[in-house]
Amino acid sequence: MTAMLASVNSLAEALLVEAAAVDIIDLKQPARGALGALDVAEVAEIVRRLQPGSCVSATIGDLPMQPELVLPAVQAMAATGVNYVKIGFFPGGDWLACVEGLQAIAARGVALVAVLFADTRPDFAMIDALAQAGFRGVMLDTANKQLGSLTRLMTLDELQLFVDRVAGLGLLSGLAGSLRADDVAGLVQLGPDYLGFRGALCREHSRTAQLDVGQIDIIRQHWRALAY
Ligand SMILES: O=C[C@H](O)COP(=O)(O)O
Repeated sequence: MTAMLASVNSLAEALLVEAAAVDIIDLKQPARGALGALDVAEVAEIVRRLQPGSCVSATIGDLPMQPELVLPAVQAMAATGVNYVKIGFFPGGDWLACVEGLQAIAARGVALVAVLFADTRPDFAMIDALAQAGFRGVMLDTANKQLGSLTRLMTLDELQLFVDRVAGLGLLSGLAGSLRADDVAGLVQLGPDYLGFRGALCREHSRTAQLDVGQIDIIRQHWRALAY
């Protein structure tokens, strides 16, 4: 069954989504960008305060694809004890050098998730290289939140190709990008490992606003409806 990921920006929000039994607690500061990072010390504190069995991911921020920036950021975030470190593959920079460097980190047991951005029209051939480098997962998100949701930028057929390619390589697949409750049914049918949300869970669907637990329930209801 497809899991639910919720992005949260503080200990208080992390505890809220943990209490709401969200499957993956994703630590991120949306005010700092699409994959804005929380400070490493704050992430470490949140990990300490959550239940040991909680599944936690964290982003390293909207960094340019330069190994001298990306690799230390990944190592620092991994040291906090999160289960997954998410790395945004933004246009430009040196992707190859970053992936080569990240391969060594993955080989040391750090679970890496690559985030590709639908609005930058990523080449899905990249997924093979990520698998070879030892990434644990690949997800699609959107970088420019003004351009609309993932489901407006890509067709369900394109998303199915993505999910199948990632799954075919034995990696976790995730879909996110201004998703709303109405997207759940169509996307769950594609069989991704998880769907990720931030804006839809916030007051007035503003991703930098406060989390609203009632919105989590609304998303969950759409999931539950699929079981009948
Ligand atoms: O990883 C999931 C993202 O935080 C999704 O954020 P969004 O729903 O505001 O695009």
